Amino acid sequence: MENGAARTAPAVIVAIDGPSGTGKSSTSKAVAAQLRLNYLDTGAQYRAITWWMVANGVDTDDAQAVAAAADKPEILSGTDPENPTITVDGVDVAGPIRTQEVTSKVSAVSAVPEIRTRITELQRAIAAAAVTGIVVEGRDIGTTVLPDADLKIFLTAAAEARAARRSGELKDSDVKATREALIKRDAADSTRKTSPLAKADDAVEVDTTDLTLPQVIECVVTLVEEKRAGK
Ligand SMILES: Nc1ncnc2c1ncn2[C@@H]1O[C@H](COP(=O)(O)OP(=O)(O)OP(=O)(O)O)[C@@H](O)[C@H]1O
Ligand SMILES: Nc1ccn([C@@H]2O[C@H](COP(=O)(O)O)[C@@H](O)[C@H]2O)c(=O)n1
Repeated sequence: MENGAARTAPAVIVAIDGPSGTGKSSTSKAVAAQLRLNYLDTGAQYRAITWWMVANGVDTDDAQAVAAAADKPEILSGTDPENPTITVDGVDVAGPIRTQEVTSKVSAVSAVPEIRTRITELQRAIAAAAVTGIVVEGRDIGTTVLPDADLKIFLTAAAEARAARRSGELKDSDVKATREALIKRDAADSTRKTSPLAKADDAVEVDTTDLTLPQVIECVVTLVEEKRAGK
């Protein structure tokens, strides 16, 4: 090595996509923390812009009105996997973006092309600035946002397993209603014209139905390490 310079691992970009409740956030955060990478929750960005639309009286079913407002809010994502943050115009919205109201409206807002253009630009800038690398999770990361990612993972799980996981998180929710809501959101996200939820051709599919979260994390860490080792 010249001039005694320390050898550092090259930045690695990992894209993790999949339907709702497959374990993208839990897995991505843990993998990023373990490998000392940054972490970006792109669903939180779409939720944040949806929250702003609702807070500012924009009809989220009116695509033209949503498009006209797409550039207005300033959305900032903190990418420390131990403490991911999301603010809109300086306001911490980590809690408000998880309400039922935002969850029920986010698919309509995220289907608007002007919204996707805006948020995709933010995502690419964040990934480009990640010196050691980043795990980016969402729906279209491997297909559209970062098509040159070093590793692409597509997580899946049976709807029953996903609903049971989510019902465990939500007070007063029954599994059947949760399952129906998940399926409805996935259908909307998969059938929109612009950048739908889809597995990239070169993504590794991991079915998490019968795996514990630690098993999924271990599987993805191994895939990243193999990729780094050039296997
Ligand atoms: N393999 C697993 N086994 C059991 N529970 C899991 C597993 N993976 C994730 N979970 C749990 O399922 C719930 C949903 O996980 P998570 O939020 O990571 O999914 P997601 O794919 O990011 O969902 P969304 O796209 O809706 O944000 C969480 O409570 C998480 O702890
Ligand atoms: N790359 C992405 C990520 C998310 N979305 C939209 O946001 C919604 C919320 O995502 P969560 O991961 O927080 O559940 C999701 O249902 C999509 O409508 C997206 O379009 N692209």
